[in-house]
Amino acid sequence: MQHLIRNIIVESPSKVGNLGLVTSAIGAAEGDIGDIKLIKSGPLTTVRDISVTCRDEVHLETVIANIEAIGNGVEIHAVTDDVLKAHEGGKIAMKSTIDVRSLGDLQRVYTPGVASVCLEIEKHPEQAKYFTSIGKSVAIVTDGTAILGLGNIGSVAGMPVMEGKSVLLDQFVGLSGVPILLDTSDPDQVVETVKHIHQGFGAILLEDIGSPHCFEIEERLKAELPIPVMHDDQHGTAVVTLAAVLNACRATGVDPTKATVGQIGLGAAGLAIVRMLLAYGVKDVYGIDRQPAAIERLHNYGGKSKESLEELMNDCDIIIATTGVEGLIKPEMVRKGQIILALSNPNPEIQPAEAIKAGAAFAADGRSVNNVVGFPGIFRGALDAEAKQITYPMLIAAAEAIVSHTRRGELIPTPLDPALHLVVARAVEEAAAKEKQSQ
Ligand SMILES: NC(=O)C1=CN([C@@H]2O[C@H](COP(=O)(O)OP(=O)(O)OC[C@H]3O[C@@H](n4cnc5c(N)ncnc54)[C@H](O)[C@@H]3O)[C@@H](O)[C@H]2O)C=CC1
Ligand SMILES: CC(=O)C(=O)O
Ligand SMILES: [Mg+2]
Repeated sequence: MQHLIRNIIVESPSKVGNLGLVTSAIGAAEGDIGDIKLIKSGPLTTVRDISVTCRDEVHLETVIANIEAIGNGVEIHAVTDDVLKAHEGGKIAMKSTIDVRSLGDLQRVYTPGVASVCLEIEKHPEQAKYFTSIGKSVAIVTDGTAILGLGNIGSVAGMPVMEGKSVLLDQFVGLSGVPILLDTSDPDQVVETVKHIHQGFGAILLEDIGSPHCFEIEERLKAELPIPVMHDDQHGTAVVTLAAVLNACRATGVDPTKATVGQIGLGAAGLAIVRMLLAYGVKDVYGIDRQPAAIERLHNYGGKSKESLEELMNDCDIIIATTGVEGLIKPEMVRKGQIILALSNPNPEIQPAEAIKAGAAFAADGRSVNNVVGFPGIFRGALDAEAKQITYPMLIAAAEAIVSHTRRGELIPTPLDPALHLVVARAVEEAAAKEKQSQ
């Protein structure tokens, strides 16, 4: 049964007969050729995208080896799949919102007309929010040190994640997310850089910045900038996790404030989840981490520690894991009736189906309990409220809005429901307005 479809991007000298050599090489290896698309036809070389169906990865390797064996300038540029194909050319672009079709348009949009708008903003800086896109733009800042659970792979390798966040901000709440790829992780340099560029943005979303330096960076930026700053891996994740915990407790008839929660991994996501649960009123929050400094931070925030993973798994009703370590939780560690949220991406600490089979009452992974359920609405609400900061009351309002929008039987709503982000945004805006009034 043939089922692995790949697109092989082949460059060959622009000479009649070369395509025949390539297709013969694929055919000789029993690859099944589908579409052939001409990508570039130059005087020297020609590039084609050839869709080939293979039996499996080993068969694909044979097809590739046969093409490579042709030599004479025939080269494979890339072998892509659906996911890679969706990323060709990137996922975002800066586009204009206004058409330029006449000289009048040109003079309004650009010079000389634009000068009067510049002078208006110079005289009244607050007008920038009406006459520019600044108030709808969010800088998505990463240093590439904790890209998903892939580790320190660098900012450029993390760009597809940042572009992904930008797509979600645009499509879910109409904000423009602009990736900013830093080549430093030094807190002084990160803070300095973000401070120098912040004027062009309404808010700053810190993404996939590893711990512990993420804590200092976020705290300093929050204190020093007049616009909302939020590290999504910390607080976006904590909001959505709190919502999932509240929903699971509601479904199982457990009082969340009386439940015993165990957090595995106390990095950016884990420590923020602990802080959020404590702020909500959960009394017994335990944690473990392989780094003593992370345990110390847990204690400083009022969390308690356990000696081992086994002890934590044995003693807690609700387990949350954000370690980035696939398969860390073994089925034999799962206690009957437990709620298990194994949130690491791209692969969880235990697959939900495996946890349920081992006796868990509820189980989910980072695909469903994901900060995408929260961050678009949180940023939209904060910007709509013209809030200077994203505070705990705003975050808890976001979590409660997610809970209110969850249908019976769901652990967390789907992020594909546009009404969800609207509900979160309104709750955050209202919480921000209440805070302003009480100041
Ligand atoms: N579902 C979601 O929305 C989100 C999921 N995540 C996932 O959580 C994971 C961690 O992300 P961050 O917190 O940003 O990274 P991080 O690097 O800040 O934290 C990871 C923590 O786990 C600890 N750890 C690693 N292996 C461990 C082990 N065997 N036992 C105990 N502790 C261990 C590390 O010492 C570190 O403190 C990633 O896989 C990421 O994809 C992060 C943010 C959002
Ligand atoms: C979802 C996300 O932000 C992460 O896994 O890092
Ligand atoms: Mg992240």
